[in-house]
Amino acid sequence: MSDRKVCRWAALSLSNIASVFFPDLLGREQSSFEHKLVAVSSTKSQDAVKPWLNTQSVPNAESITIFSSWEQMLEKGDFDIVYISSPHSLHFQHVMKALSCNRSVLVEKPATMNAAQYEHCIDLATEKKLVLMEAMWTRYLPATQFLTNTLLPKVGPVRRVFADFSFPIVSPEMSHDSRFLDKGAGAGSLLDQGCYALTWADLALNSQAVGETKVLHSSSMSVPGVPGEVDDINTIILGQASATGIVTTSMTLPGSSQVPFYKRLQAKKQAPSVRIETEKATIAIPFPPIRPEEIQVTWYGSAETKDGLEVDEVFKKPIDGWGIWYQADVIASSVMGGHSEIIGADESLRILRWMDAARSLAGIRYPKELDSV
Ligand SMILES: NC(=O)C1=CN([C@@H]2O[C@H](COP(=O)(O)OP(=O)(O)OC[C@H]3O[C@@H](n4cnc5c(N)ncnc54)[C@H](OP(=O)(O)O)[C@@H]3O)[C@@H](O)[C@H]2O)C=CC1
Ligand SMILES: O=C1OC[C@@H](O)[C@H](O)[C@H]1O
Repeated sequence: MSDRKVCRWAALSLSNIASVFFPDLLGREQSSFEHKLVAVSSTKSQDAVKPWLNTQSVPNAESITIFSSWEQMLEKGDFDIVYISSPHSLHFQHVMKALSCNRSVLVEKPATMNAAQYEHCIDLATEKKLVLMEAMWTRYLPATQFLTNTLLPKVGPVRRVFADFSFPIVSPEMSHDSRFLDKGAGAGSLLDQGCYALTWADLALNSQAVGETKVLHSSSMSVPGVPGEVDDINTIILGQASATGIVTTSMTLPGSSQVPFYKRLQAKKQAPSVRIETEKATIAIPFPPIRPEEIQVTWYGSAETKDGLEVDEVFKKPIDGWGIWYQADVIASSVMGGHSEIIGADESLRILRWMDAARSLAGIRYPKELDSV
């Protein structure tokens, strides 16, 4: 019997990612907590929710409280943290309601549609002494922690970073009602994939306190043949005093869109998704940049090399499970420890502000109500 503290979760929407998150989290032996799913809210019918719980092989599914209204679950449910994985066009509304019901929140990425909305969420969470965290889960993986804590302090100033997150999500058969193509659901490669590529650029460019990093350029090409100018191939140039970042995304390139969606994340790609070039080394992060399990380093001009020639090194950082659970331990530790904090606030706001600037320069627009605060 585990003597770990129990952390009770509520799921606001039984989304695709919730069907990844909870099986990855529940019953995780390596976790510092015993995570339990105790409440769910869904627009699905009650008859559809129970099979969902069973297919996710959720333990004690019969004891889970099923709410047909997310508002009621937030008002009446008995849980420690709510995981919000509705379409990102609804995150602001759902997070603000959760906070006003004194709930601590893990909200899927991107936290909101723009920085102003998240600033409102942060203000309310702070006022109510709650815990709020954006589920940018990649930051909490072993490889990312190794990069941040061990590698970057050793490699000298970062001079240039290339960060890409592209893979063919959109196929000719995809319905235009899909959240990937429906502007009313916040569709677009920048908000969906760009937050990951920009996170890697942030990890590299802001690992050393060198002043503000600005968006200097942003251009975008839309998904062909889809109404509403859904952004697809995006190119963003970031600049700071002595370093630059080139960030790219696409949800149609490269590769075949024939295989099922999530299988494409397992595709082997020659080129790394991220390349960080510093004065002493080049660090490469392989595809998919959402969950790398190794970091490749080419050392040059430092103690690690023999007579100055480049020397390659690979650091294996295996992930236990899919890996989306690591962040859950971070927020659980804060909530169950009785703290109140906005975990990763600075980083989340930096990325959201970059995406705001990139949208403005590239002319990526959404229906007004999605951006309202
Ligand atoms: N961290 C990661 O690796 C990933 C994160 N994501 C993020 O998670 C979020 C969801 O993505 P994904 O799982 O693909 O989305 P899905 O389209 O699979 O699920 C979205 C869910 O939101 C709920 N929903 C839709 N409309 C409403 C509404 N009007 N009111 C209340 N609930 C609603 C529905 O849940 P129900 O049917 O139960 O009502 C729906 O299933 C996005 O923000 C995305 O960026 C997505 C994929 C991976
Ligand atoms: O967050 C994500 O991770 C990868 C894909 O599942 C999806 O495009 C994106 O939402």
